[in-house]
Amino acid sequence: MSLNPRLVKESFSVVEPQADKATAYFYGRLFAENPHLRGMFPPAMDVQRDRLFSALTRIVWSLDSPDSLAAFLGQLGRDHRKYGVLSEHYTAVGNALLATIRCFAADVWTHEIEAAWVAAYTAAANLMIESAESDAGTSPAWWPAEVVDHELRHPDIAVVTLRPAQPLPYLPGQYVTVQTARWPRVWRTYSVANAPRPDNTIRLHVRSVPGGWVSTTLIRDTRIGDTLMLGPPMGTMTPDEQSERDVLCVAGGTGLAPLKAIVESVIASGRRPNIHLLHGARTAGELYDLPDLIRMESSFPWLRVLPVVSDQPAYDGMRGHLPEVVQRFHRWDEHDVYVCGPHAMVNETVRRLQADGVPLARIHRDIVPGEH
Ligand SMILES: NC(=O)C1=CN([C@@H]2O[C@H](COP(=O)(O)OP(=O)(O)OC[C@H]3O[C@@H](n4cnc5c(N)ncnc54)[C@H](O)[C@@H]3O)[C@@H](O)[C@H]2O)C=CC1
Repeated sequence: MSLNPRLVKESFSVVEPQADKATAYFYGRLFAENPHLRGMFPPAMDVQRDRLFSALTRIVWSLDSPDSLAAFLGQLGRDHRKYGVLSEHYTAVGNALLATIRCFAADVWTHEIEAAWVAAYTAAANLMIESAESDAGTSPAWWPAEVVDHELRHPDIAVVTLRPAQPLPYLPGQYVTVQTARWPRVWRTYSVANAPRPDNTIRLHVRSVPGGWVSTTLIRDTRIGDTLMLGPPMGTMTPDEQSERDVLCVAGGTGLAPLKAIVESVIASGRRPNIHLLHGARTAGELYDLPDLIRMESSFPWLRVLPVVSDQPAYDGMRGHLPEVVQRFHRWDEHDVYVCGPHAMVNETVRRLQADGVPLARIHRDIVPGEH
């Protein structure tokens, strides 16, 4: 069986515009043929559907970049251990996936396309299974973590500090998934907002999202002493330790979390680059971490923190939309850049920086799935 990325991509592009229907069909088929698997998924499947399709999209479009694909599938395989996924489940998922693609790409379907999908899925599943198996020898499938601090910094934003029962090995900029006792099997992603600490505690920045079960629970119904569950660390937006360049961090709202971890780690590395950290919020009250950032700034003279407010005309400081403010403030074509926040803000910031000559290879961003 040989891989044929072109055939997989061409047929997938026929399915992509029908993503909602295709994922609903996929899960319908999976659960009809394997009713015992339903219990492994959360009661409401909306976020799960989006996740499946975004992971599939990422896999299909990276078929030509074996290294980054293998890294992504390795993380995905390790992460699936927390759901109790076993290697035999991959056959059930593969059958339902193939039936789905065949149904939604029926107009272009051929034996060659079928063979290309079978080969691609088999290779991807094998990578995930191997990574899960080798991880099982060294790491837990998930980490129980005690809430050791809970600060409501704004009616909709909390900073939660956790102490995992065992050290959680992560890199600055990575994210973890979180499950609360109140919502079994519902996992949501949050970036770790600090560089690794000697006491192993980690901080999360949580904003309540309308209808967001986990974020609302973490903000309103979580107390010191509660236990949460954490999945393994994931994500590729980590600092480039070899780089000698100055650093620009552009943070929108709680997208500050991973960038604060990155800034802390650059400071801890002993390097002395100039760091600009722009933190954008809609109102001054949502600059929820300003006192901490100002403390960091006063202890590291090479750091400059710039709060920016977009939706409060009376704000007595820098006002405007982050992408425009970033662009007019300075030229950044010699910097390493890290950007995190709402998708539209990130896309627009990256677009403007590129237009100003910052090479894409120096702009670091991550696609963090789910609500916050
Ligand atoms: N909590 C966490 O650990 C993490 C959160 N994120 C993401 O960060 C985002 C944070 O959202 P909020 O705090 O609600 O941010 P928000 O909606 O309050 O906006 C924050 C800033 O982004 C700007 N902005 C928003 N939409 C924009 C657009 N379309 N064009 C230009 N600028 C725009 C605003 O003007 C403001 O300066 C979420 O999308 C979340 O998924 C990402 C990684 C980690």
